[in-house]
Amino acid sequence: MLRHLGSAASCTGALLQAGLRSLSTAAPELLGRPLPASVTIVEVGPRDGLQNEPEKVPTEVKVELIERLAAAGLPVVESTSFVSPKWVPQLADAADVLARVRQRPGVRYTVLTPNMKGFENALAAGAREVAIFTAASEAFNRKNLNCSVDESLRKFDDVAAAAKAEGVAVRGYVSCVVGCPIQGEVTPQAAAHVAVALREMGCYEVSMGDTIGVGTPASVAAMFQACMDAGLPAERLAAHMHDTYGQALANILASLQLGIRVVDSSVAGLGGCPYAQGATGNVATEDVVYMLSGLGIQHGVDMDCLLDASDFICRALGKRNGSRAAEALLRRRAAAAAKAAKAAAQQGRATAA
Ligand SMILES: CC(C)(COP(=O)([O-])OP(=O)([O-])OC[C@H]1O[C@@H](n2cnc3c(N)ncnc32)[C@H](O)[C@@H]1OP(=O)([O-])[O-])[C@@H](O)C(=O)NCCC(=O)NCCSC(=O)C[C@@](C)(O)CC(=O)[O-]
Repeated sequence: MLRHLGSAASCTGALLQAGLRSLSTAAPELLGRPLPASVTIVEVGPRDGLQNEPEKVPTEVKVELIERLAAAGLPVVESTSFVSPKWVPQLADAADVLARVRQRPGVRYTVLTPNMKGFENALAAGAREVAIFTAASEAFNRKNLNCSVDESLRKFDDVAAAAKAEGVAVRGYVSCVVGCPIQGEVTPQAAAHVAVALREMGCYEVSMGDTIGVGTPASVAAMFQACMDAGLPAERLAAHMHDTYGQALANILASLQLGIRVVDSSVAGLGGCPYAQGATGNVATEDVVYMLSGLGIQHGVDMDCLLDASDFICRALGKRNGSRAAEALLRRRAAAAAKAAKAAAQQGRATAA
């Protein structure tokens, strides 16, 4: 049962940085190996997360979630998809969502567009950045986009050209970069081939998706290495890891060690893929923020505000938080609040006596 919590986005104050090392000014490294000084987190929860919810989430909940995530300092919030409502009914309110979000300066509100119809609808709704998506697996692409990988690339060529003419930025996604729910293993070269095609058609960045979360640091590193060997520099790549087998943070760490500086994640670990049965959500944004902070990598996200957003959406959906870091920090927050309330009550009694 969905419950809409109508309160306005607000952050509760002091950062809950328990257990976190403060960000140092020294260049981040791990055991002598350099890590990026800063990482951009692309928040995909409102799209990748909510597209997979069994119940339709009210538009006002989506809008509030997006606003809370932007308020937490996330620089990119993938907000919705202009896909066919027959295929993904959960995001049929895409235009409404985009129209109602109060956009913050400096935040990019991206949307998915599967074809020209989606692009035109997104443009009419005011989108300034779109994402196109295909796969390293033929079988998956047919399920997801109802066409072959080559056909999808041809369709996206038109979208990329139209976006360029309109001055709209285009991000690319490759799904199933290390494994496919239908055809099994995917070679690093197959993933790299599609990534290069997306880059060549004008995507400023290509996000490599382990859609079903089967990757390990070894297979994910091999896949990114193949992309770089094929001529795609680390600055043009992003890691999009699902956590089905609990490998997502390890896979992200391996990606960072290869120089990847953009990480996709989903608040509270929401999500999955409607065309990949059994796949769990993306790595949780809170878990990524916790890890980056501990590594001394700048990310610009206020954990306390992020926890507010995380708690908000879990309560609204009536579901358990999928982030281990959020669960731990929210427990600490509740314990601190209870302690403060007890102390205030004791003081009140002492004053009255
Ligand atoms: C691409 C299609 C449309 C082909 O689907 P199709 O059935 O082949 O399309 P069609 O062109 O034959 O059109 C069928 C109907 O849909 C309409 N239609 C057609 N396009 C649109 C549109 N853009 N917006 C609104 N309506 C649209 C079209 O007008 C028509 O309506 P009708 O005449 O029957 O009334 C369909 O397969 C589709 O929408 N797929 C989207 C699937 C999807 O969203 N998957 C999840 C996102 S990908 C993902 O999650 C992975 C990622 C990115 O996160 C990375 C990772 O983890 O791997």
